[in-house]
Amino acid sequence: MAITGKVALVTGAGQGIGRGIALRLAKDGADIALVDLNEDNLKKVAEEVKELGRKVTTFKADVSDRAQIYAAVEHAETELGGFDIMVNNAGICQVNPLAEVTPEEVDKIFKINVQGTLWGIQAAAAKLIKLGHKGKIINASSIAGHNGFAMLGVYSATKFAVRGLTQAAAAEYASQGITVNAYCPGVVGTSMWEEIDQRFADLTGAAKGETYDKYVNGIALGRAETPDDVAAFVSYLAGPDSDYMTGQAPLIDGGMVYR
Ligand SMILES: NC(=O)C1=CN([C@@H]2O[C@H](COP(=O)(O)OP(=O)(O)OC[C@H]3O[C@@H](n4cnc5c(N)ncnc54)[C@H](O)[C@@H]3O)[C@@H](O)[C@H]2O)C=CC1
Ligand SMILES: CC(=O)C(C)=O
Repeated sequence: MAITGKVALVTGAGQGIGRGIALRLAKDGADIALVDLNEDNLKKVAEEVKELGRKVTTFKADVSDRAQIYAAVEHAETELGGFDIMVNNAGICQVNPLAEVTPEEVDKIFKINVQGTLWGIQAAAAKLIKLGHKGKIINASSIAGHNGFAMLGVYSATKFAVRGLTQAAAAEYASQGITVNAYCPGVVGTSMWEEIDQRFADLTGAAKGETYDKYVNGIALGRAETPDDVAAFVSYLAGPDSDYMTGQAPLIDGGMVYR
């Protein structure tokens, strides 16, 4: 119960990795603010957090809208009585060869994955500085933030950008006792990968499941990653054991990309 009594906000918490992180941080003792676009999913995850005996609140917000993220942080503090940990997890993926990418697609994914992370960093840091105590900001990057992957080029660019923001924010906020780190998962079996696999099938004629299996077969530890695998590392980043770490974006991918 390393973070008992702390308040953690998780974006993209309605499903997948965000849900896994929210439940893990609740098990670690934190009260949780769940943020997502999908209100039905937020309600379901809120029930799961309650069953773990923690306080929980939900807030529907689009992370690409700066005002909505500031409002989400305000809501978390008002409803849960504090604010300590921000997990900027929400993100989308796109699969397209670079030659086919449109300006509209680039605008959309950069608004969510990059601006969404930036607004989350800003809103969390402003709140922590106002409250006058230290805190943790944790961002979702990816193996695609360390390597550019074919057909995932623009997505990769957004996840490289998240690492850049993480490093700059770590340097800017260290003197205020705020650490900023990122997590870089590999192939996690969530809806996002179902969509990636389907899109590869549509574009290349690969059979359904073939692309996912190909990626999973390349994992040294021999299995796909689960949201719990990612959440275990985020638990470390959210807790006191990582107090001397900032500006980092470690890979937690079962052995895919080595740095
Ligand atoms: N699934 C994977 O293999 C990997 C995922 N990641 C990253 O982890 C994060 C979570 O991914 P998954 O759980 O797999 O995705 P997912 O697609 O299963 O879930 C994403 C959640 O974010 C929410 N969301 C999407 N856009 C939003 C917005 N504009 N505002 C608020 N909420 C929004 C969705 O409603 C959904 O609940 C993403 O940033 C993703 O890029 C990184 C590496 C690997
Ligand atoms: C979705 C994602 O980040 C990859 C490359 O698996």
